[in-house]
Amino acid sequence: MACDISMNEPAVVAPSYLPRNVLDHMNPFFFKSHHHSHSHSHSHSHSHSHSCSHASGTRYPHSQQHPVRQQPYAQPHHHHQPASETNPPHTQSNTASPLSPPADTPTASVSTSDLQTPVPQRTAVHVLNPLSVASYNTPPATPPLVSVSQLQQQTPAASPASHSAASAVGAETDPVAWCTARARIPTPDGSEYFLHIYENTRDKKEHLAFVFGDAIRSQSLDKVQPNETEMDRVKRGAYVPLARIHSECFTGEIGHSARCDCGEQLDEAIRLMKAEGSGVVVYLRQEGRGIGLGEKLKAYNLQDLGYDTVMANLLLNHGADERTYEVAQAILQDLGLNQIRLLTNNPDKIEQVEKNSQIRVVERVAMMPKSWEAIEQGLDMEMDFEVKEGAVENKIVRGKELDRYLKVKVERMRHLIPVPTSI
Ligand SMILES: Nc1nc2c(ncn2[C@@H]2O[C@H](COP(=O)(O)OP(=O)(O)OP(=O)(O)O)[C@@H](O)[C@H]2O)c(=O)[nH]1
Repeated sequence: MACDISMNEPAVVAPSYLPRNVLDHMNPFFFKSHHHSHSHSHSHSHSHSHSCSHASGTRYPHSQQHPVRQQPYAQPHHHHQPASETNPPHTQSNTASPLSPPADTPTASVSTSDLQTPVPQRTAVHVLNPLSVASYNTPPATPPLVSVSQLQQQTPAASPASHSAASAVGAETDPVAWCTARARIPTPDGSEYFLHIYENTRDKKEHLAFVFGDAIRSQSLDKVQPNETEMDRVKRGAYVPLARIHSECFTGEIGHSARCDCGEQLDEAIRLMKAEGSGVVVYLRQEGRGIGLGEKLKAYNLQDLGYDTVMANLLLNHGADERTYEVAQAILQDLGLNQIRLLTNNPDKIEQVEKNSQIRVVERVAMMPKSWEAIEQGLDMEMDFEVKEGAVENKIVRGKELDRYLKVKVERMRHLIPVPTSI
């Protein structure tokens, strides 16, 4: 991927009718493979007002299309296995065929009891215009399902992929279905729905689902496939939501403290999710990295004596970081989010969120401190630094105390923030 710095480049503004998942993917790392993203380091850095050109030649200014630099999840510890290693489909070569089920589905992860849950024969479909009800309630006619053995007899030349997919599950077992593409269908009354194409292990028909609204998502469609690129995902309409797991910081968020960038981070996460039109901030009441506000104030006093944030906690007989992430896992799972793009610089947070759960951090989205971003870009914070549209309170923190706090995070807590050489 080649990037150039052309400040006067005319902005490519995404048409407003594009669904969110497409807007999401119109970012500078458009063609990045998800598999690849797990093995990169985090050194990539651009100005938010630059534009990048990609393999397609299409240019997407960062500030217009995706207001955050996205950095691959750098693997800090050789003993830790990222999602790509613990989850075999990430590491396998891409053998998926359009006719075969997703690599890790369906038999292993879908319980037969789930599939046996009775489903109403016909669900009422709510649409605003009664004229269109008829067509929505009358899906394309499909012949009765045939058994796999019948199917194989009828189609001896069926592809090996479909044959093995069918025989792997077998005619007698419950069928499993997976979505291969989702697309927005506008209708004459101005409403729209999302048409989903399904393949399955029982027959070779392309069955359909008419899905109304954004709330219902296909798990198989959104699941990251081995070696796929962002473009592959755009084409089939897949999406991975942006998430931030934020720890409470009264001083930084309410108290205007310049000791940390917690308030700035919360505002930036909210801004990005507003810009993207989707996302979730899980706000954990783990003040002071879990030690509480009172103890954090004592830690501040020790920091004023010269101890860093880690040492100050230890001197107070606390752990350097006492936070846990099981509740965040439970909240994410309640929200139906098993795959997320996590806004964080903290590799420990990624490990904790994935630990003993189905949640996978598909991508780490970096949070660059604004003051360091300005330094890296050679900008004067007062004069040149652009406060991005949609910022909650324009909170930008800077100063020597913040620099020291951030450096300790990098040097002692493995945070993945590029430190400007001048700091
Ligand atoms: N004990 C202690 N906690 C602090 C201090 N400054 C901020 N915090 C707390 O640190 C927590 C935020 O953690 P950070 O290390 O800044 O960031 P992180 O959440 O680990 O990582 P990111 O996802 O990259 O933001 C909040 O709970 C703050 O209240 C401090 O000086 N001492």
